[in-house]
Amino acid sequence: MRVLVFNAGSSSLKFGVFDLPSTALGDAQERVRGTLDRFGPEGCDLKLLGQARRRAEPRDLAEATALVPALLAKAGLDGFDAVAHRIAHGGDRFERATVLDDLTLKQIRALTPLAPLHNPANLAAVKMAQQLWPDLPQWGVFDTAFHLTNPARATTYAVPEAWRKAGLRRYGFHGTSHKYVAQRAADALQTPLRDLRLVSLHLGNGASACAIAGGQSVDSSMGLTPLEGLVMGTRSGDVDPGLFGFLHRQMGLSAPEVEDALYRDSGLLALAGVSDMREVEARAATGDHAAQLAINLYAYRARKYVGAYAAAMGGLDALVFTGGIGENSASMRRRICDGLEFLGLKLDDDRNTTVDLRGRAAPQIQAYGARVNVLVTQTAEQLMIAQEVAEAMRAARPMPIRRLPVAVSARHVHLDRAAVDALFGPGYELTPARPLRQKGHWAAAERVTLEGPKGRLEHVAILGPLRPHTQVEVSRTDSFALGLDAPVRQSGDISGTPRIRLHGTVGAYDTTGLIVAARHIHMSSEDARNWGVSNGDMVDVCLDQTARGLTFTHVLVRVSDKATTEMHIDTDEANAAGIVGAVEGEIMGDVAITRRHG
Ligand SMILES: Nc1ncnc2c1ncn2[C@@H]1O[C@H](COP(=O)(O)OP(=O)(O)O)[C@@H](O)[C@H]1O
Ligand SMILES: CC(=O)OP(=O)(O)O
Ligand SMILES: [Mg+2]
Repeated sequence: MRVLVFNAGSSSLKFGVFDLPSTALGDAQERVRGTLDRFGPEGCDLKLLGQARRRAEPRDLAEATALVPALLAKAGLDGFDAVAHRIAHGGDRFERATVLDDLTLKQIRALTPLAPLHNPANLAAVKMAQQLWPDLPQWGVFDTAFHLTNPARATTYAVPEAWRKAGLRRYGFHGTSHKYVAQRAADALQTPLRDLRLVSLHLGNGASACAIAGGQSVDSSMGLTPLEGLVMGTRSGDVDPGLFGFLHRQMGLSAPEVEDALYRDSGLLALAGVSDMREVEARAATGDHAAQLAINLYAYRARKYVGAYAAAMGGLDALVFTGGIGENSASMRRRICDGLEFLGLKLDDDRNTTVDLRGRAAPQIQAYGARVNVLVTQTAEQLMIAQEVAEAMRAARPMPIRRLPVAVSARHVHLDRAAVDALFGPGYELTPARPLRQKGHWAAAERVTLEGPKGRLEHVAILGPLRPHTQVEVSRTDSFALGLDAPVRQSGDISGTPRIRLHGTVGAYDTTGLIVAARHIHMSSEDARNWGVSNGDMVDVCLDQTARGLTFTHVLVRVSDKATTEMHIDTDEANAAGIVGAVEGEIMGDVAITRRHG
């Protein structure tokens, strides 16, 4: 499934093309990543992944959006299945990826006054895409969706009931980004999200802090609109609402005039004369006091939110930096973290200044032994948007029925050359007696005896062809009979396995390689494709046709072009399930979910 993604921000247009597995969440392949920013009368910067930044003609977001089709054509990218759009404000109506039809677009348009820098740009991209690709579904993914889990105490303003009834409440934005970096941090820390209290700082042109406890957003610094909270490029962030009356009385400004200035003429631009943090930092470095104050204020506000959210969550396990400033400005990260030592948060200067984010890395930059982890990671809004849309498109389709034969592997051995020589005589060739279902595999006419400290098992099958290493596969019950502690392993994983003695017609052979084979599925590439399963997945298989019906979890899938689809279990497992004769099993549920928990 190929998804084209538009992410129109307040100062940039980002776009991406992703190829996603069509039947389950797998690894998305990013075909192109483009950013157009730093718009001005002379054009903008254009950055395509893998290419140097260069100048381009678009002077604003609308012109940038119009240039995207030509950039895609030049990259040879077409054949999209859907176009996905970041929509900043979705109110409380849009909880997940949603098809943008006349009705939903009308609802989004109605929210435009609450995100005047964003929703119009988002909608312009939708309109252009509708004209260019009239037959493709257009999807929206909403910044606000992730924060819909915020509790009432975080979303409610203490204002008259009539206002609240009219829809005045806190929403929060950048949700797609906060959700992504939280997951990314959990992965990097190898800790389940449910066990983490995180603060995510998305510091781009727009900036917000998000408190994430147990994987859910519990508070966000942005409110009814993307004006509240942190200092931003051209937005004020928190102000005293008393300023409306003050400015009206003192300067005769109307509410819309004040609001417009808070969106467009405030923030870094108001304090330092420029809205782009790179330029603010450059000015500050030359001794410009206004720029220095801007940086100080920016860091101070962010630091206060980190402290507030640590208090809101009753503690903090990790702080995550993302967005253009969070990803790139080591000095801003330093300033924000300075003074948070009382929380157990301390940066390592060397780590902080040598952050390398290539390949979607999420380096940790806290000092050794610090209680709070600090991470930096690139946000991946486009990737998240593509994945959410692909998931929604998949959910809209019926799930394929995934039934497969279940074969019971009785105890057997795979021999190497040295074993055959020792057991049956030098140069001896085994006699293929019976073909197995997997192409090229057979059971030999010859048999061996297994001997352990406690007992022997006779007439044990030999499966060909020869292997580079001898491997002896028994059930757990067999291993008790032998008096050996055979570990449960996938075939081929025989390091450190116990020694066992084999007897053949001419001699004995001592070897390591005794295992209880972990249950697994051999799967043809075609079935894997149709079923949305990938090599290495762990799935659940339900055996519902047997008297003792059983669901096996942790079943490893091994995909190969040569494989015939078939699940292999051992005799203990077969007995537990009450298998008599040929049976089938069914791969259960959403493989993607099984995989995440696998
Ligand atoms: N190397 C850098 N040092 C400091 N700030 C940077 C650097 N690179 C980008 N930024 C800042 O990141 C901000 C843009 O962030 P980005 O996330 O791309 O914006 P948007 O909110 O439009 O998505 C700008 O303020 C820019 O100056
Ligand atoms: C909501 C918001 O502020 O978005 P951006 O950072 O893209 O401007
Ligand atoms: Mg952004």
